[in-house]
Amino acid sequence: MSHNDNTLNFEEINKQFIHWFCSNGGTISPKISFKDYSSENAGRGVVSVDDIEPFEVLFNIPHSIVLSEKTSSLKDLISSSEFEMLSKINSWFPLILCMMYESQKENSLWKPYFDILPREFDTPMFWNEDDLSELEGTGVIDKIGKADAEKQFNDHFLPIIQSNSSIFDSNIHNLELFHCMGSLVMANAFQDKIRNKNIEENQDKNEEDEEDEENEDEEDEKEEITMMPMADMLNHKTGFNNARLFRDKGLLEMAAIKKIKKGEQIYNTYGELCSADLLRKYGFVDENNMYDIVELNGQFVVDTLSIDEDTKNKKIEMLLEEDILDDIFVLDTTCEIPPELIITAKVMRMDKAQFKKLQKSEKFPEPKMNLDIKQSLIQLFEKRLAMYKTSIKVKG
Ligand SMILES: C[S@@+](CC[C@H](N)C(=O)[O-])C[C@H]1O[C@@H](n2cnc3c(N)ncnc32)[C@H](O)[C@@H]1O
Repeated sequence: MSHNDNTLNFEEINKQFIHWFCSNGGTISPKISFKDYSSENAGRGVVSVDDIEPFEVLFNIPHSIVLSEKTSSLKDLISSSEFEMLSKINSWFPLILCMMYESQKENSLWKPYFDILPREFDTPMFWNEDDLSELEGTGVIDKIGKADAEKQFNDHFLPIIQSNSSIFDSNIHNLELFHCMGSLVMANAFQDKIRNKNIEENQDKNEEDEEDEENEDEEDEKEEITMMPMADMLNHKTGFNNARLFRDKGLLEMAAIKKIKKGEQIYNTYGELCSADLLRKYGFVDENNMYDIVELNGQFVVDTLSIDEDTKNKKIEMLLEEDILDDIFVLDTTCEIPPELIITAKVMRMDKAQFKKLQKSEKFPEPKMNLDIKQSLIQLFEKRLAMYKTSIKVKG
């Protein structure tokens, strides 16, 4: 990613941003600082300049500088029906329109914030055909949605831009700016990720409790999509999350969730994301990602495993009815074969007589491996592997 720093250098942009942040009521711990991680292709990040204890506050964000459709001055300039229409199509669209407006407004409250945000991105949305072909087999290409984004801009944003010519200029508020602000929202926006720090601090809980509390918090919070200056300066590294955004007595605060030694990078978490989602939304992948997955298309699975054309469709019908066969089977890093995949393999590899028996009894086979299923699944995985254009070995 590259930043909008043709006139100002890294340090100067940081200084102006911090000045803006603090003069608007934000506070920043003297134990943290910005650091240029561009040599690691990670842009700007936050580093500890002193040892930090768990739950120490790293910074507070005043609500007044959180950018959303509620705080942007655009809400007073265009009709609420235009916002509502955008919101119905996609809940992220009103914020994207606000950002298109605020980023180009001469005296916007958020000017120093936009100055520190990147303007170029490494996400596949901006890759050329040659580079995209490297993603063959990953399933990412189908999810980029560049053509769809362009259609959404032309169908829904352009009419608002053109009918509000005193606010927007279609030469400036154009498709390129839409892609840029859309990418920023995708990579930087916060969506209902805030939790109550007191709950976390006061108990020694197991994973199950944690999930329950998350659900309770989600019920309390109204889902809102916002840009949080400073909170989005933190990078992510799967398995290394050491800070988190909390709402504490009405304050938004980023706090350490474990001990952070001087010199360590401070990481927020963007979620438990597989490589495909990290790449699509953020433009990077982590080498060791415990949340990585491989998707096996359901149609590909049944086509590969089927041994009898006459009964194939009936088998598929039965498997779908029982929710055993799905659009996608997911293999994760536990390396456990999903039971549904084993049952699907067993059914697809039944001969006519065996399938007749199944139809009569309606009793599906147990998801237990046998030699035949093992061999056919190995063949299936080899075929799936062959769909990738490159391998880790080839790339060295
Ligand atoms: C919320 S922003 C974090 C701040 C960002 N580094 C910056 O310079 O503004 C998210 C973006 O940071 C970059 N990023 C975050 N973690 C990264 C990592 N581990 N490796 C490479 N890039 C990373 C990606 O470009 C991602 O889209």
